[in-house]
Amino acid sequence: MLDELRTEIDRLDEQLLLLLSKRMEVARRIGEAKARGEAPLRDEAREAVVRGKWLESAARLGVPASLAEGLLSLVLRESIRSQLRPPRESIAVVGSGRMAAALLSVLGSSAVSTDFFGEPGLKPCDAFSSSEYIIIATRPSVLGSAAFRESLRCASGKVVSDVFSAKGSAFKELESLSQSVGFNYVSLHPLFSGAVDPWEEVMVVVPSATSGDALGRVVRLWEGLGFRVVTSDADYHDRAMAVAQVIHHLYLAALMRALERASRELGVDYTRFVTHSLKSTLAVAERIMRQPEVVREIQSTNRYAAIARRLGVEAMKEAAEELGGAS
Ligand SMILES: O=C(O)C(=O)C[C@]1(C(=O)O)C=C[C@@H](O)C=C1
Repeated sequence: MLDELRTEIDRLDEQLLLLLSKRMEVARRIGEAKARGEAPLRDEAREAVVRGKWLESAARLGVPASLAEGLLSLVLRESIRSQLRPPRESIAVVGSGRMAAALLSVLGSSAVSTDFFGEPGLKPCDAFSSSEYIIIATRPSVLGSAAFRESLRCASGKVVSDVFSAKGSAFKELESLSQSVGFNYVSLHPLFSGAVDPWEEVMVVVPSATSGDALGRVVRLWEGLGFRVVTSDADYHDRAMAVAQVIHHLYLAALMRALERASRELGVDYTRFVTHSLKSTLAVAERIMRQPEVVREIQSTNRYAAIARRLGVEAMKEAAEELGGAS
């Protein structure tokens, strides 16, 4: 009896895998058609339709929704992976921090690395001259460096992006440099750092007065690598990041302090009592607070940061009142 049932399972698994391989082949062909028509790789409206159909059929067939959701997410991720388009452009990534490393890893062999600090294997001007697309993945303070401005001359006629987390004055400065030097400037803000799986990540693309045709090329490049691309003007980006980044970091910084102080005042070692949910919050907080200079830079360069902090503090006070007051 058991043997028969297991034989039946083996037969069904084979059918499942056969159907999966057929589906993957169709996804690959869709990928080729999209590449010919330069259509975006990811189609979230279509994904929503597919998800709806899966959940409907799953409910009808008695398959748990969580299993269907989990399986579909793996299947879609594999579809996207099979449709990826490595960049055709030659790219220079400037910088040696976490962001530069993350970009170099997703760009693979299309990109070379250079920097203004230490002893770069490849000098910035040489890297710029031999590349079509230059991505400045350093801190914004690089704009104050005479060597940086000098080497930007070698970027004339190229496409240049930065990845600064606030656009404000750095964006204006690069926009005006793009006009004087003669390059196409398209700003970026990757909403990630460290190891990335593009499937999960968003690349914000911010056009400038000199973007021209380069805007479409830059959008296609990041879409082709599997990122979700969000296009925004510089000011809207900064207001949105004041909400999404400034308040988030403020609360995490405050949380770390509050835990310290409260455990001192109440005379406990809370670290032995960390709940499952606090554990995941602390993992995020510690990761972010390990880069205090990045946190400070985001708070000081976003011109909407003070408004966001004021609203953040007000909300904290109100929430404390609602929960019974603070004494
Ligand atoms: O329909 C498409 O455009 C596909 O590429 C196929 C598919 C899928 O696997 O169902 C994969 C990726 C898209 O984001 C949407 C759907």
